[in-house]
Amino acid sequence: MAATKLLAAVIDAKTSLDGLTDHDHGHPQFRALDMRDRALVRAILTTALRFRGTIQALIDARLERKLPANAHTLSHVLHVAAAQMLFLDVPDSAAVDLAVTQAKADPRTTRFAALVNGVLREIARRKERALPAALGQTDDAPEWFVTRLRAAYGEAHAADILAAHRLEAPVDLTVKTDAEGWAQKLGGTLLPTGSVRLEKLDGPLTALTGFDAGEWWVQDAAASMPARLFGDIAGLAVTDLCAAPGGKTAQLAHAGAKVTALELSPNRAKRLATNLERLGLSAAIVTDDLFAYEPAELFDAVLLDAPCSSTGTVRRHPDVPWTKGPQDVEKLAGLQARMLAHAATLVKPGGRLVFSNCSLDPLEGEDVCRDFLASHPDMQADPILPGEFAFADPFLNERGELRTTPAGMKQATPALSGLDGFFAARFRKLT
Ligand SMILES: C[S@@+](CC[C@H](N)C(=O)[O-])C[C@H]1O[C@@H](n2cnc3c(N)ncnc32)[C@H](O)[C@@H]1O
Repeated sequence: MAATKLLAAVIDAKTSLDGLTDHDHGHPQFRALDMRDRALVRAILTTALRFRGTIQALIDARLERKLPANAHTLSHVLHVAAAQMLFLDVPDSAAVDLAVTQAKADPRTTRFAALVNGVLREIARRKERALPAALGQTDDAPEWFVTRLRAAYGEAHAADILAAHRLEAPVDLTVKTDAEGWAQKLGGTLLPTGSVRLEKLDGPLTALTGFDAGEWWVQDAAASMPARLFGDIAGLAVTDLCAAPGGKTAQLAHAGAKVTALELSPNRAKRLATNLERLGLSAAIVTDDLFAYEPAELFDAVLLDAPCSSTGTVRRHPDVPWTKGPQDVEKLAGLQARMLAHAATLVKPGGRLVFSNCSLDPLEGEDVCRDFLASHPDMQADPILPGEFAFADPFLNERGELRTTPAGMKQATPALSGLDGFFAARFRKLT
């Protein structure tokens, strides 16, 4: 029941899955569940969204006529049941029975109860042959998203990115010291970027060795790169303008900088403070809008890790392509341009500015930087040079910008491979 309601909220109302499944502020039907059922509902939803195209193809194949366009609830009931039968360890009969009961209980779907039963039983009966075929025929992504990926990366790279989106992302940790030792202690893999990668968690993250002692924090390997592009920042005055939850603030503080972390949202600023406290790291936290922020002195280094469409994080957030659209990409690119222009005013002459975000769309990355340079004669590109940082080398474009996609960083197995899509560029203010 809850899974169908939440899927409707994601698909029809474009609400983010993280918000809906927040333990304190999430959807009331989600919060009414016990912890085990919450975990199951989240697993059903991430699966239903990750494989939405495949599931739709299998449903369509069992229907004589397409469902009416307004049959939203019926469609969600079918998707939730099919996700369980096809990808999760739920007995087919249990998933079908529950879907039929649900269809009967809702006046919008009650007359389709027999159809639900028939379609789902057929999907179950044929799944061994039909599932691989359907996986091969669909992209499991909405058309707008596939079109933009192909335009930006070409057919082959876009296909690799879409294939990576079908896998759950591993958990990456940034460790303070002795990455090799921590990889061994936690049964993880040491990545070429220096992060420690755990294929998956068997229990709560907070129960892992080193959590309470603040020895590491969760941060995707790609997300760990932008803050390192300043080089040696020990003793420098650095500001992190969009700071929470604080993965990059923690890196800057750990590197010995005097950090001012700015964050608009008071709740997120609190989370940032809690995270830094656990890690035993310190930064001056300012809760303010960066457009209103007027520091007493300019900074040696400014990091702008701007809000974005988050299309680089689809492996972790499979709702993103279904809740966002091209209009969001455009709107956010405009916001980033304004933020970057403001960030530049906070840099000392001779100081550095790094702009980053986790979008795969060039409109929010490469294009923002091109326009910024064209309209800011006091700022120049400060290309990341090959060999300057070993971790960045495989991901540099011809302008010395960092561009990662989930298709990158191939490791021993697909489950251990990939990284978030990220963009980062470095600038210097002329003296
Ligand atoms: C992509 S997240 C930053 C992630 C963070 N840098 C990290 O590594 O953990 C963007 C953050 O910017 C904050 N933000 C959005 N608009 C802002 C503004 N105008 N001024 C300051 N912070 C803002 C959001 O609340 C959000 O926490």
